[in-house]
Amino acid sequence: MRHEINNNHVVLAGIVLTLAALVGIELLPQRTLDLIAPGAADGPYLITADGTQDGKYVRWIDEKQRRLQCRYTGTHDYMGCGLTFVLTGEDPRLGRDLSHFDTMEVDLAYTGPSPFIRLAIRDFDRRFSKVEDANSARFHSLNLRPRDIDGPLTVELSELTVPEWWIHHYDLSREYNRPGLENANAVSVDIPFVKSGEDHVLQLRRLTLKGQWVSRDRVYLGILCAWLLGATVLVVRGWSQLSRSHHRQQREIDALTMRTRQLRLEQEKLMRLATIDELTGVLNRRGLEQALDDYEEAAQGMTVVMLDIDHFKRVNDRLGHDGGDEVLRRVAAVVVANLRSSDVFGRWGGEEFLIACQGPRMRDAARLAEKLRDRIEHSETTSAGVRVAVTASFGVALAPPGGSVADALKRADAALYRAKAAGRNRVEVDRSLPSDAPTTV
Ligand SMILES: Nc1nc2c(ncn2[C@@H]2O[C@H](COP(=O)(O)OP(=O)(O)OP(=O)(O)O)[C@@H](O)[C@H]2O)c(=O)[nH]1
Repeated sequence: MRHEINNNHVVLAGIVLTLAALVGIELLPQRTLDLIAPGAADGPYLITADGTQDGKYVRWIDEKQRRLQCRYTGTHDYMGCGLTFVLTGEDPRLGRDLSHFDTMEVDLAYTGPSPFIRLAIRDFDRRFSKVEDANSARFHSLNLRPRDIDGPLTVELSELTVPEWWIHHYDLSREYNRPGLENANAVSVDIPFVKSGEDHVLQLRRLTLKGQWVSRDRVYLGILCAWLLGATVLVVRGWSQLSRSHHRQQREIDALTMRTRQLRLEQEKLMRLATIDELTGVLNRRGLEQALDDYEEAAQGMTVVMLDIDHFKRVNDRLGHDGGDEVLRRVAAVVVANLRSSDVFGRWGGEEFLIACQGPRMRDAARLAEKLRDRIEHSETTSAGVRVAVTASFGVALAPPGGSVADALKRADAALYRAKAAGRNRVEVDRSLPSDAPTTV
């Protein structure tokens, strides 16, 4: 069984995948970088101020617990003291990309007179940082007050800013002063100002960076792109299906149109055949009757001329049936050649023909009959090389406007009978109705 993939399936699959992606980014474990796991000294790290020279006194109270004591008895105003986690190996230029991290979890303990503890990240920027000057790596810092750190806290990395003193000190162009953690080489926690005679104790319990493996923005952008792509595919697919079905329908319509045309032609041919006399090619009796009906309906009046070949039996006897047929064709051709286009002409039956002329003009009809009689008599009719003398008799009658055609035919037939009786090869006109012309020719 063949399964069609329709648009509903695609949309449903898209919704399921979107939900899976949205749930997935929530369930995906976070990317973490533990600078020190609790209870472990995972360094490398260094104590910012070292030794006891010049009145500086910095020592581990408990190195394993990263508990540090700072005291200053020197002659300067102050000293800095703290812990720096080095993120590079030997080469300070090769830092670590922290731009994928969003937050830093910090767990600190501090006792002493400092109003704040400083959290900082240095980023080695090859455009201006120098190996010989550790401070030239871009400095980002955040000051935490002692009351902020009385428990574990989470710091957004975006809270760390490039301080004014660093910007002034290096006096770089503006774009270099923007925060950037693509190549961080050190993270530090320190007390920047340890004044003479003061005693500070700092313990760092936890320092962990956290971030998403894939940022939410990227996932949303990916989902949006996937939907746009899917929508484009569906539109293109729909368009091509529509176009295919349009072409198929067009072909079917063309085929139907062609078939209809053929059928119409065949129908016309059949209609023609049904009303045409096969032998002579003129209307047959059925065709004549239809034409007479039309004339009668128009109610404009008409004249009918009955034509019968004289002694046709003898023609048949002399020339044979085929010869007789030839004579019938010849007589029909002579009549056709002498009619107007508005006249109706056909074979009424056997050797008898009928002409119907529009309008109630008996004189014209009688003249026409006379002309035809003359033409038939003088026509060159040959059959198998033998010249045949052919004549015909005519009966003419009027069907007045609104009058009965059947009645006119009867009267024309009677006139024809009279023409036969009077010796044939002549025209007889029906005189029973008043007419516009003399009733004899
Ligand atoms: N060859 C041929 N003969 C036909 C056809 N239809 C009728 N006929 C013949 O036409 C002849 C008509 O003969 P009749 O009705 O006696 O009339 P006629 O011999 O023409 O004599 P009149 O009409 O009185 O002048 C018959 O012999 C029919 O067989 C046809 O289609 N072809």
